[in-house]
Amino acid sequence: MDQELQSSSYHYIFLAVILLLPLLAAKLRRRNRCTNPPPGPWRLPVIGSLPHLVGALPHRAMRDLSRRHGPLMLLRLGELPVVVASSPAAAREVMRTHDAAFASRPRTATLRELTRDGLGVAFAPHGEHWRQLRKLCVSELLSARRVRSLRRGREAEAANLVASVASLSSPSPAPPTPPGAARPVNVSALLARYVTDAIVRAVVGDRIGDRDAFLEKLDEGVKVAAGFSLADAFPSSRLARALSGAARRARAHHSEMTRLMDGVIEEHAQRRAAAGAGNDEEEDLLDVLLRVRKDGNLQVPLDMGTIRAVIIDLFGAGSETTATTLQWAMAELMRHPAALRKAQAEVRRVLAGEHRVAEEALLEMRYLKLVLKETLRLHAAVPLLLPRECQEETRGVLGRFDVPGGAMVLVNAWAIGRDAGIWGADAEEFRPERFEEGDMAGVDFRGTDFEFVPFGAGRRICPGIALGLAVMELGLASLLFHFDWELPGGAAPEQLDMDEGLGITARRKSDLWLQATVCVSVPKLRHLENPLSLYS
Ligand code: HEM
Repeated sequence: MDQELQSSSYHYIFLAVILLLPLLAAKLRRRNRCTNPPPGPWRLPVIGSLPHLVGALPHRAMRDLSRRHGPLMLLRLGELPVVVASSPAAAREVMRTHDAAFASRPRTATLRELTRDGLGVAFAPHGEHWRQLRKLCVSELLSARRVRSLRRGREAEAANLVASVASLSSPSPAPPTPPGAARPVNVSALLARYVTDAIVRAVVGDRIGDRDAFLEKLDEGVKVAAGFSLADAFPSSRLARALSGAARRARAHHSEMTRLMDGVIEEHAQRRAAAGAGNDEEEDLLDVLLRVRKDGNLQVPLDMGTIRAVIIDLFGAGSETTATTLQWAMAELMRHPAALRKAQAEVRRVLAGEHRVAEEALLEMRYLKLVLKETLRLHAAVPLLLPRECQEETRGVLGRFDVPGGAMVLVNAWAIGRDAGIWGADAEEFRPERFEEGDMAGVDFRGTDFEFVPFGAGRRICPGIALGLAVMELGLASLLFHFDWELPGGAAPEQLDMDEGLGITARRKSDLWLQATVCVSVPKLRHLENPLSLYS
């Protein structure tokens, strides 16, 4: 009997092992996952790779690390694995070969607070909500046709920009500027205001009442969204959540932004009611969103929380990036007088006999476009692109590496744009002509050439390229057409400070001050607001 029992027990154990074998094997496979993670620098317990990033701008520190550890590198920021792609081949893996696996965005504690009652496009996880809103952006809100239809507002803002420069730089009778000399103007501040006004006008059709408060909040929002907090690095730790003020700040920011946005939407409704129904050509982006909401033909609910979030995305993603690029373009031209003269000669030749820059003329400004292209190469405004998230473990990246599920994935567009192995020995030089000669002629930023990805690529590529370029080309052409430019106090070009400041965008560390002399007269505007308020 005992023997019988024993033999039947063995029988059952044997059966159980046979049945459980596939499960055990799967578990072992899971445990052995990421047998070949990308290489990376040494790490400390708890804080991981953070010491390698202290004291330098993240895109520069990551470029230096990738030179030692390779084009696909694994870092650990606290608990969070972070994979960084730093070569065209690695960028292609992330944004083309495995684009679907890496198409989501991380939902950090801070971002969850910022998007509490509505997700827009930029931070939405890969899924139906994002797909529908993205389609709306590409086909309706930011399409080439829509961007063209918003031309008049942009031209009005460009006219305001040149009128502000003329008014602020008119010779001062008082010291410290010598009598009769043009006063230096803060070109950074003027361009930032021009770009935000042009984007705000595209989105809501006009300036907004509480504009300065709104712009301040928007700037704060970009900083809060970009910040990497203690709670984001240690998502499983209650202590980190308690100690980190980021989520609290994000919550406060969210309530204030909601209040301001409701004011903007209300103002817009009143303007529309006063003007009567507009035609399609005059629709701004908020009109389009409200029309689509009314028609109800989007497959995800377009409630007011979502509309607010989309508008905030358009302001947030569009303003700082475009302004930063324009500021660098002006700075690079001041450092390279031959390129400045060439761009200026082209603009004045194309516009000979005109008194202002109309957008049609931009089509003929070939060199101006190269100047902006070269600026985007050297100064990718979002140097690490927007972070992506690896949705599930992905094997065989770059042929051999496993990227762990849940990892944050960054593409160092800034490092790729300056790589001497790709761009040649003069990779760090500003030379717009490189795009019309040799191997790099025709390399473009629209997501097919992985040597040059300032707007990203793949499913998440920036949908605002056409609007961004329109605003930049018009702004730059207007400054070059109306004014001659010099560095204040006769400083030499190589004295111009080109340092970058800290932030999600690679903005200039210090404001760009220049002296402008009117060359082609500037039309007087009846409604020019007090330009001095810029400096207050
Ligand atoms: C020089 C100007 C600009 C630059 C350099 C730029 C750059 C970028 C980059 C690098 C990304 C992330 C791409 C990725 O993850 O692969 C992005 C996303 C985005 N950009 Fe832009 N951008 C610019 C202008 C604009 C403008 C004018 C708008 C609209 C007003 C805009 C709207 C967006 C949106 C909505 C996203 C999120 C797309 C998504 O997640 O699906 N951008 N941009």
